[in-house]
Amino acid sequence: MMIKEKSLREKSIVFIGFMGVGKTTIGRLVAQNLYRSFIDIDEQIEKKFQMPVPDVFKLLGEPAFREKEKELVNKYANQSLKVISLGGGAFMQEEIRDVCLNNCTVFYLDMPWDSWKERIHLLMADRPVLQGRSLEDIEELFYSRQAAYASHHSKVTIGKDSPEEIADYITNSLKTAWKLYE
Ligand SMILES: Nc1ncnc2c1ncn2[C@@H]1O[C@H](COP(=O)(O)OP(=O)(O)O)[C@@H](O)[C@H]1O
Ligand SMILES: O=C(O)C1=C[C@@H](OP(=O)(O)O)[C@@H](O)[C@H](O)C1
Ligand SMILES: [Mg+2]
Repeated sequence: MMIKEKSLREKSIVFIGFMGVGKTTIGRLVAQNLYRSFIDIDEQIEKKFQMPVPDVFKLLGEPAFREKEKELVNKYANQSLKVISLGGGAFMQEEIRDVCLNNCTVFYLDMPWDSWKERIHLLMADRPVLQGRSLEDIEELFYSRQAAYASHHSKVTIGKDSPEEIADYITNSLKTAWKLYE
């Protein structure tokens, strides 16, 4: 039996990048722009465990969170025509990187450390990975994850633009790529 390879236009789009760069906010807007369903993996984990992410970490532990994260990314990255936002730690798992890079268009939302640290106050309350860490520790974590994010298909550097402006830019660049390559 011949298995037809997915066209670029059919592939799901996956957003990766460090906590707080805007994967959830921008992913949702890109999905609206493209009339696609939006899947936020953290939201799916919360639904499965019936509790918010910080409680999953506290009550079930990070390994249980990571296992469910892997299971759900495997499920959705194998589907077409979705927009999927991962959590910032997901790409540290090789199996997640492989399934996304082999089946989807992976967009890296990149942000320089100096801009990112201005956003930290928005994140502390519901990002368990940041809690109890000094700014120096967080900076080390930020840089230690860059190697995993280096595996992607497309990158946008996040500056001062609004989520809507960034989402429109991404939507237009996707549409241009679809026209160019098909
Ligand atoms: N382009 C942006 N400009 C200003 N604030 C933003 C932007 N994108 C996201 N935010 C804010 O930053 C925080 C983290 O955004 P979120 O989408 O949850 O990021 P992630 O999913 O990458 O962790 C939220 O409070 C969101 O409103
Ligand atoms: O970077 C991480 O390890 C995490 C990032 C979070 O998602 P966002 O990147 O959407 O904040 C969430 O998955 C969890 O708190 C762990
Ligand atoms: Mg998110």
